[in-house]
Amino acid sequence: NDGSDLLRFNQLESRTKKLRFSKSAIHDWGLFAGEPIYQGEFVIEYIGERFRGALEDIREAQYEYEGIGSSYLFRIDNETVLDATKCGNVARFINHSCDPNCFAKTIVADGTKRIVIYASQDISVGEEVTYDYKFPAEEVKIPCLCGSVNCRGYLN
Ligand SMILES: Nc1ncnc2c1ncn2[C@@H]1O[C@H](CN(CC[C@H](N)C(=O)O)CC2CN(Cc3cccs3)C2)[C@@H](O)[C@H]1O
Repeated sequence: NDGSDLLRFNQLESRTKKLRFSKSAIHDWGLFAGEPIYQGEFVIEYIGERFRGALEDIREAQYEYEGIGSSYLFRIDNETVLDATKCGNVARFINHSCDPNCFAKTIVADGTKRIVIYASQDISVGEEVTYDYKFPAEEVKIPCLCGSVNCRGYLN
């Protein structure tokens, strides 16, 4: 029931790892481990304002117009998008890698879908936290700078 979900969720919240954001070798700012993180551990929740996916293009265009640059939008599913531009946490600084050390998962906590980031391998202090954005293929390509041996070349 919601009660136990909420309790479990709050425990999740309190278990967010020590993370630092700093300049990244991949792109601009990135998120780095401030303490050892072990495979399977909860790292952080991707916090953002929830809005209907249908409005994503409008919001994206609005941010372009306001010169905010590419967005901190995280699409949960085809009807919900999280927007971390104005209210979010440091999860919005996590960069993409084709050889990531974390993965994003949709969970339901207190009745709402949320995005949580888990470690897919041990991560040492100072290592950049990354996950595969799994962006859908698009016409306009974004070159990937992850530098992994198996880099796919593009984010989308
Ligand atoms: N492996 C990669 N290769 C190339 N580019 C990457 C990679 N992985 C993340 N990217 C870029 O990063 C954005 C995802 N960003 C993650 C954090 C970012 N590093 C930041 O400093 O804010 C959030 C968006 C919000 N935007 C604000 C901007 C800051 C500077 C220019 S635009 C960036 C993505 O949409 C990409 O444009």
